[in-house]
Amino acid sequence: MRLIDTPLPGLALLEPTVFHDERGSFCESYQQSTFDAVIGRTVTFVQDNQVSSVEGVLRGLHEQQAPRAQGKLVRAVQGEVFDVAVDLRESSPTFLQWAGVTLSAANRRQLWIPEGFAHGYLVLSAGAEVLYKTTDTWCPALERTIAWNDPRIGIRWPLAREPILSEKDRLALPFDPR
Ligand SMILES: Cc1cn([C@H]2C[C@H](O)[C@@H](COP(=O)(O)OP(=O)(O)O[C@H]3O[C@@H](C)C(=O)[C@@H](O)[C@H]3O)O2)c(=O)[nH]c1=O
Repeated sequence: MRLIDTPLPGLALLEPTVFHDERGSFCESYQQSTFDAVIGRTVTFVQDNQVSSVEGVLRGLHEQQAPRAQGKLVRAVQGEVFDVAVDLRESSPTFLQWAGVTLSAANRRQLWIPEGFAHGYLVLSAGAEVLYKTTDTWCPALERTIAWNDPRIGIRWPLAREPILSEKDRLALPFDPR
């Protein structure tokens, strides 16, 4: 497992070791002690989500707030997505900055998004299957949705056309720190 740093402290891109042979390939997509050692802290995941989307779907930006903040370990097992994390930690030197990475079935990369970040992704391929682990279970009452196109955050989404959004995401307002 290789760690690729990102410009946002705590946000980490991970690349598992893949073994190829005549049958195909094998990798440990998650191994607790390796993961903890690579990111430098102990993390307990309690939920796995599997999400299918068609091309052009944009989900986010979503954050589950304290005291039920969620860390997320995100990967694509089919297709390709542009995955984005936004730093919402008010004391952070990179507060409101964003980072975007390509996660795909082909590159097998995973994005570790710690608690305190908003998350979203855009499907770039004909369809995509995204899996992610979370450190807390879903709590809709603590979910914060931020407009994907908030000008203050300024995410440069690689959009070919208007994205396909849920109603919740279409109605989302820009970030308000209050
Ligand atoms: C997030 C979630 C949703 N649901 C249900 C609620 C709803 O009926 C259906 C779809 O929910 P949503 O529209 O919120 O799904 P989606 O827009 O894909 O929400 C997700 O977006 C990405 C970007 C994240 O980071 C996630 O944390 C999550 O917020 O699934 C669960 O049962 N458990 C969950 O953990």
